[in-house]
Amino acid sequence: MYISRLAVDQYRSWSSFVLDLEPGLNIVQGRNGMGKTNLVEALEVLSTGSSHRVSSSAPLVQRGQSKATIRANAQEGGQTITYELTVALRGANRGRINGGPSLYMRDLVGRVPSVTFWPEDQRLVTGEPSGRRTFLDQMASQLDPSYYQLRQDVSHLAQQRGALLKQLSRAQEDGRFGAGPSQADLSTLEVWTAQFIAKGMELTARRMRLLQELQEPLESIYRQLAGQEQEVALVYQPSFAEVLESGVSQESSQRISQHFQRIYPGELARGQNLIGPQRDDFAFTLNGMPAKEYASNGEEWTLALALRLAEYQRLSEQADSNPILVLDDVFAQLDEQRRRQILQFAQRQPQVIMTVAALSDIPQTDQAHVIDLAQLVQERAALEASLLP
Ligand SMILES: Nc1ncnc2c1ncn2[C@@H]1O[C@H](COP(=O)(O)OP(=O)(O)OP(=O)(O)O)[C@@H](O)[C@H]1O
Repeated sequence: MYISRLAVDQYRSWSSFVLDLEPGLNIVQGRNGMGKTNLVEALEVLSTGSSHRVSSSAPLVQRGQSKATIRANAQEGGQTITYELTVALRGANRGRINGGPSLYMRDLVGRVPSVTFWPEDQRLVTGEPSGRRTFLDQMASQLDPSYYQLRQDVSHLAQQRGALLKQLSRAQEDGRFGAGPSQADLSTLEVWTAQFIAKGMELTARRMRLLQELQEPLESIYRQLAGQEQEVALVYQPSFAEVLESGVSQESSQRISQHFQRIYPGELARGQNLIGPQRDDFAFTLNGMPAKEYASNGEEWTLALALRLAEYQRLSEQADSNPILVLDDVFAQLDEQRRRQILQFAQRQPQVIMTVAALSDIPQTDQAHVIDLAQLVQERAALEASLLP
């Protein structure tokens, strides 16, 4: 599969824009702030249902507008399939395939598989856990859309449970409880806790499995990139640590439930969830040492790049159609040898979209479809002006 056209309306800085693409290597060139990342981020949102840059949909919609639209024409087996996603400022995002009936995001996720290496990916090694959770969630959703729904369910339960804890906490502060919280509130909390444990354990187990599957490709790609024997490992750090020992089982469920009982006074005092998959994390180790604390700047880069390429390899093996590889403005940060290595790799893939501020960052562009964004914007504006009555 390859994307022949990516079109956006009212998406971030773009009122309306159409980008025609070819199989093989596409290079989108434009000055800083032109909107290159916005375009490839639109593809990320269509593929995974989320953006690595923001946790809500609002920033994706152009300022002053109420919705954004992302459309991709995919060429598959001689046919064109149009995937469309409407991102709403408020409310649920909706999709369509070939202009058909309205679909939930879970029905669209993974249909146009893609993997992007972003300039900020170095933070996957050193940054906040939320970035690593987004990485796992986006990849798992593309591999299996039922994961996307599970992730939504867990977040919904965490929100509901958190809101009830906050309410109970406020009531306690105000002295409204008298003899304690009402039986009805406690029963509701119990029901949500039980559901949260069941779905949360499943989510934890699926993330752990995914991380295990990435281990081998990550190690082998890291060795190729670093050019030396190094031991790289990924270590999952679940909040429901019980799943590490007993898997998804009755025993884990009981032990997590007991854990919740122990921390209940703390949850009540703070009015929030203290444990759950929304606090999971994973870490990289390099030769047995935590990379977050010990890796050099270059090693962090290589680890992040190797992780993305491992994700790409894993998706290529399992997805129904080959994923599109996106390299967003990463060349400026790579040394000459790595630029050549990545370019050679990119030239062998079914479809790659690379964004760059300066063409001079790319060692060789003769085999690529080069798109000059500024020129394209100018041509389109001139065409529109000529069509005006
Ligand atoms: N919701 C939004 N509405 C309008 N404009 C937005 C919105 N979100 C982001 N922008 C604008 O998009 C522009 C940045 O676009 P983008 O990050 O795609 O640039 P870029 O070409 O990748 O730049 P660089 O080479 O510097 O990374 C900024 O000018 C920003 O103000």
